[in-house]
Amino acid sequence: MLELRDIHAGYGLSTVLRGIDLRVGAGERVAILGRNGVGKTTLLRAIVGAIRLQQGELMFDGRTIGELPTHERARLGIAYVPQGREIFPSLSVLDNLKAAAFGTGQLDWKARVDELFIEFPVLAEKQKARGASLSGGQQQILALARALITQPRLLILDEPTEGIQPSIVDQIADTIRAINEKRGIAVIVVEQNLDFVVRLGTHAHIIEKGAIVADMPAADLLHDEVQQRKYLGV
Ligand SMILES: Nc1ncnc2c1ncn2[C@@H]1O[C@H](COP(=O)(O)OP(=O)(O)OP(=O)(O)O)[C@@H](O)[C@H]1O
Repeated sequence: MLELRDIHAGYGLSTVLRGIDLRVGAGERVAILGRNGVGKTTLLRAIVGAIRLQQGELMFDGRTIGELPTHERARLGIAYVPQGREIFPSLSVLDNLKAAAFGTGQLDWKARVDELFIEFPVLAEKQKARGASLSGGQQQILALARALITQPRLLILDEPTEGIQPSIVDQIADTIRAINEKRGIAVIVVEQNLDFVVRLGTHAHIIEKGAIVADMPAADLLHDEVQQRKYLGV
């Protein structure tokens, strides 16, 4: 479904990604791990089109998308929840969902919102509350629902556990896993929290010096302190 071949990207004249190769199949779940500053967020930005590729090929469903603007990639089915979630803090939960639906031209937004309210009852309860008044976990659920309203086929999440109470982290992992399993939406997640990644049940790809240097089931990494020190610096 998604294929990156020899991707180079960065900021201005600096190159952060130096030859990323990655394939994500339809309905697959993958995690991107690595030390701070190795380019995990930069990789997600390159996939969604927030930064330009310097070199390499990006394919989605067999089509080259590396030159397409972000909104066209979204229309093809790529949804992105950035680090910090970026919900609208002063808008209500309902208006946050509406804004996401209008942004991608979803005409049947009301039916979609009703479905999401059934799936995530906390959002129905809090539909009139301002985004800023939600807890970190509730904001993450809202961010997921905003992404789902566009009916994506690939969901890209940057550090979904950031700012979330440890007791809620498992719930967020289970929610993302259910989204993947029930809807068949492929998931790429960048995370620092290894327990979360293991709970999500993903394959882990490790980035170092702008390239993917290893991949393994995340559960294997959990019990391997040598690899954890080597790749994650923990
Ligand atoms: N907007 C930007 N302009 C210039 N350099 C940037 C910008 N954003 C990130 N960088 C640099 O690119 C490199 C990779 O950053 P990136 O945020 O992708 O790393 P990361 O692996 O996601 O790190 P973290 O785990 O800390 O979020 C870093 O050296 C960073 O300083």
